[in-house]
Amino acid sequence: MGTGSSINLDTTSSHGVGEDHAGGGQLYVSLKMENYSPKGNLVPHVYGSVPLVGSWDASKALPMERESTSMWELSFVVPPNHETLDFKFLLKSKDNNGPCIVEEGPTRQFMGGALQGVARLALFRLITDEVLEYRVCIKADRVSPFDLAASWRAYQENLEPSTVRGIPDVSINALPEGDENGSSMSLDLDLEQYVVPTPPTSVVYAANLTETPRCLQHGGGVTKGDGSEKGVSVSVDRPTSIKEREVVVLEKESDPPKVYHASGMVESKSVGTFSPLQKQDNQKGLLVDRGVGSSRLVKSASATTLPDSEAKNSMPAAAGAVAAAAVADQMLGPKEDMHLAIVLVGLPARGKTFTAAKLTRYLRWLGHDTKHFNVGKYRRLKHGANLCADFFRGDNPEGMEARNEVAALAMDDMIAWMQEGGQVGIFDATNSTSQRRNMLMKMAEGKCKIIFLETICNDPQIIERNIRLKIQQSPDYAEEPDFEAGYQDFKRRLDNYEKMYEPVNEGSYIKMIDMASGQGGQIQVNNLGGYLPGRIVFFLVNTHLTPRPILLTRHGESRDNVRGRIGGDTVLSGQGEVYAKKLSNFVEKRLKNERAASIWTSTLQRTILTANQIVGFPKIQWRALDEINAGVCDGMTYEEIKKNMPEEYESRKKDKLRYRYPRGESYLDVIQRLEPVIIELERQRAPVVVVSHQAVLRALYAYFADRPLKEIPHIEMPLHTIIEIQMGVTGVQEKRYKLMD
Ligand SMILES: Nc1ncnc2c1ncn2[C@@H]1O[C@H](COP(=O)(O)OP(=O)(O)O)[C@@H](O)[C@H]1O
Ligand SMILES: O=P(O)(O)OC[C@H]1O[C@@](CO)(OP(=O)(O)O)[C@@H](O)[C@@H]1O
Repeated sequence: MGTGSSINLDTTSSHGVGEDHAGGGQLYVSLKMENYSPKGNLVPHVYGSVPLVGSWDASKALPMERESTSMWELSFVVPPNHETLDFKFLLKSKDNNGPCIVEEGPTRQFMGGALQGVARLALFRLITDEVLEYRVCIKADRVSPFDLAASWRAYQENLEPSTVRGIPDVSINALPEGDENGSSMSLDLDLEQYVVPTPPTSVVYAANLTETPRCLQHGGGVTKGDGSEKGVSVSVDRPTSIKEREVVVLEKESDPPKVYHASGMVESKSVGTFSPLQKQDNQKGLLVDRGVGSSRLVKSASATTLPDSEAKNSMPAAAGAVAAAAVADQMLGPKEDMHLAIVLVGLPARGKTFTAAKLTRYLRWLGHDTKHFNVGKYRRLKHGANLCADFFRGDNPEGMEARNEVAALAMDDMIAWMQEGGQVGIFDATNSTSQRRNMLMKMAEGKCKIIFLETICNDPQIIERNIRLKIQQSPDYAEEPDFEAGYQDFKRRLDNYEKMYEPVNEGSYIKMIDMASGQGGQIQVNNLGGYLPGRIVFFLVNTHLTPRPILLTRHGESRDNVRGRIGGDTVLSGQGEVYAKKLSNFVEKRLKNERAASIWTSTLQRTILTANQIVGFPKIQWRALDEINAGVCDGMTYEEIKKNMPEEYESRKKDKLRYRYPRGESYLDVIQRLEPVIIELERQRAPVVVVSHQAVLRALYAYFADRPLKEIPHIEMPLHTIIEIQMGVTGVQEKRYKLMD
């Protein structure tokens, strides 16, 4: 990856207006209206010829939602049995009170997925004869779930077509005949009655979860403790649609960046571009992945250098790609590249701590020993949390010295931790001048490889929102009762930083530009190589802040669950079938306002049958979501394994994370194959319901809940319960619903 290569990410499945979309499957329609500011309670709506958009009944028209201040949006899926879709825009109140103004001109029409005609303006004639005119943008996207599936196949063989029962990989249940409006009308489910407490988790400002400064722990000038938290309340926007993104690759350090545009989403295919296997001439070296929590590769059982006892019970320390990269890199890479420092750069309130925390969570989950060092935490410990904006002035020599000092202390700690075996250190501070970055590079010389990760945001609205979040969340303002005073102080601090700011132009770097805008964004990559930087770039390209829920549930109880047999591919028990019905009602109610959600199952019957009754959303089968493969133990009870294979039973009990069933999988293997699922869950902007299995859901849940690897095999994952993960601008929150005992 990186040097010398160019990327064109124009792999989107989106098609512009007027293209031919003939060819089966459902149609994703995205409609936008620009510059509409509400007139009284009139909101733009869409109605048309299919039941989904009201069957020409204006009272059942679908309301458009405000996507940004001036843009209104509506997207929905037209089932495959509707070859023609006629529709119009109209203005009316959501509760059908008052006037209903249908747009002028002929009916708009999609035929076989292609838009007929090119009317880009919607004209509304008011009773007063005044004409309102708005630009509209209409896009249709044929069968994006197939593209989704195909893109994953391209780089990971986990998603294979299910040949077993003749069920296609992607399917959608139409609404039942004679019930074209869906049954939600008659559904009087109160979802709140099913809510059960979540395991103790709370929203904690990410910086508080970072490493506790070692060098300041024992009386090193500490003036004040850290860890204060404030409640967070934010408004949750509607998911926005996917916009433009660019990826830029610099050929040589001195070259100007090349920008490659991608209309629509950045597809997963882009991972191929960042091939970890290419070693370019001017690449500075490879990074070492030593696998899970181990300071070296654990040798195989046959290795003679291991003591007998160790050899006998040795289990792989890492699995799949992580292990392969570890071996290759350890043999090829220079010593200092065995440790990687990701050094954040950016003005305050640009998402540095947020990004650092998210990256830490991802890398740890993948099995890389990773720590997040937050210089702000060091500053607060050494100088207290109540420093005013003047402390951050560029012409305040004491302030400058104090800030450099705490940065150096944090860097010292990070390097010391790496020398004890730590692999990836994430160094979180503004690091906004080249002088500061030079200091860090000098300290890192011969000890670790530095990659700068700069977050740039040019959207004043996002900056404003971030500043407000900062005042609510940051321990710096925990003792400031007056929000306005805190706000003004933070703005002055920001001004001080802006005067001194020098964008990164040196060394290896990744620049994230406007990635939080919802309008796509740009990632620039310079002088980067190796397995881990490749993974990091790919992860960052796919993450975003669009709020949406992810619902995780095990399948309904299976016949094998009743018999206590593991694995297998049996159908549901009676109780399991009841759950399938309840789940479908739940999803119908919970996602009734969502038009682009999707349902993911494994390729095993028990999950497919559990999702079977959910109507109106595309269903995607992932082999990666299949249950842990119990190999020779598949179909046995735990008692039978204990009796007939006591050594296997004991080995698993000793180290359930690393234990691999003979001819089957370990939890580590499961985590490796789930990586594309995690990336896809990060990339999706619409809600997703994942119906899967105990071991797989433990691994997925651990990622979102930031649970350590060693706990994964022991996480409680009850049947007949839905875990709702809410992704949003403040991170991840959780809610649980227990539909039955
Ligand atoms: N790439 C990004 N650009 C802009 N804002 C972001 C980005 N990533 C996250 N955010 C938002 O920025 C808010 C403040 O982020 P924070 O990490 O505390 O800022 P910083 O560490 O830069 O001062 C987060 O709550 C999040 O909503
Ligand atoms: O790792 P442990 O705790 O054995 O849990 C995984 C097991 O859970 C089971 C049920 O016992 O999963 P599921 O029924 O959810 O598909 C087994 O099939 C699977 O082997």
